[in-house]
Amino acid sequence: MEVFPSPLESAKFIAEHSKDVSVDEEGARRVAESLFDKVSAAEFGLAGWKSLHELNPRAADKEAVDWVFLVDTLNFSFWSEQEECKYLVKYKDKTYSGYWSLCAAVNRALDDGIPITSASYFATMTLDQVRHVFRSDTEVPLPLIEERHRMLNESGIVLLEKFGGSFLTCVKMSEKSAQKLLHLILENFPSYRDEAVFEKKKVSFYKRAQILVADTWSVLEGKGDGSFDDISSLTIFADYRIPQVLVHLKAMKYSEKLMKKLREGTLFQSGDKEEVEIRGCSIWCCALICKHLQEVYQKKGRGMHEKINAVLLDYYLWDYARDHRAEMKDIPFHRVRCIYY
Ligand SMILES: Nc1nc2c(c(CN[C@H]3C=C[C@H](O)[C@@H]3O)cn2[C@@H]2O[C@H](COP(=O)(O)O)[C@@H](O)[C@H]2O)c(=O)[nH]1
Repeated sequence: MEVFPSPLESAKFIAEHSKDVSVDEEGARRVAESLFDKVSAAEFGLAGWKSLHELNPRAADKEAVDWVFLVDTLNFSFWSEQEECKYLVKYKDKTYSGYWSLCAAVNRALDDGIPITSASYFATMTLDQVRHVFRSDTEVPLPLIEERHRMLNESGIVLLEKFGGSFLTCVKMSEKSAQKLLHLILENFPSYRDEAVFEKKKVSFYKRAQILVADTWSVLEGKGDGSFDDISSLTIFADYRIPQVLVHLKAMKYSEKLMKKLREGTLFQSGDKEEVEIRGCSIWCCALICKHLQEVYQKKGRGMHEKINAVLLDYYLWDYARDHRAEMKDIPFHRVRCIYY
């Protein structure tokens, strides 16, 4: 059986050896204290996944779980070289960018009668069909469309051969354990193995695998097959937005050398030392914010264990980054063109 390193242990190791990225413990504590009043609000809770986001499924059934699987299989690399010309999708009179443009294209296909979330369909999709489903409403196409085609065919075949054609079968096999589901995903779907080597040690982030578990928990509303009792064991999802917001909130810092490279729009490769430090320190920084939040609630005598975990913190910070684009414009995000985030 293959050994999958723990993203949290990887993050601790990376943060301890990082040269160009540092976690500011005091800054993390300040962020936790600033979130204290928000934790009990709707946008911090599990219900926010549906109530705040009109493109997410309303249902909690097999089709909704298969929607999550398809979207998270393609949930990567939406950034464009020039901010002003990027992939956009118009859906129901609204124009969506970034991650939401992917969701809009999926919902547009479903409305057009294309069974895009069915494994029997995407297992044998042609490249032209993928290009059609994910067509852009600008001149800029969805990045990495060939990789997306390959991954759709590959994961569709696995779902058909091993899980009766639905990711819900995989969820049921996890017996309400987030960690078991995470490992089933890593064992069966190679494109989710988001790993690197850092200081000669194999480290992991598993961004899409962990967000797939989290979004499954969310779409099933934490009930039934989705009532994972160990959901708090997940880390945040190391994408290219969370680091940006952590630096903006002064919980994490970049060296002058790295900041200069980021400002110049340097294209990093997946696994580069700076990229691994940015992602690992982001995970470790959020683990500290979670810890501090728990402590603040303990002190106030209010047990909020079920309300505070890395998943809900991540969703909140990611939505915050989306809603505060203007204030964050001076903090560059790191550019990597890859299938992992
Ligand atoms: N850490 C983290 N990364 C996330 C998400 C999501 C979508 N989840 C939402 C859906 C329902 C929930 O309520 C969440 O709000 C996408 N991404 C990543 O962001 C990047 C795209 O950014 P932009 O170009 O600005 O759209 C890209 O790497 C993508 O993989 C998240 O939640 N956490």
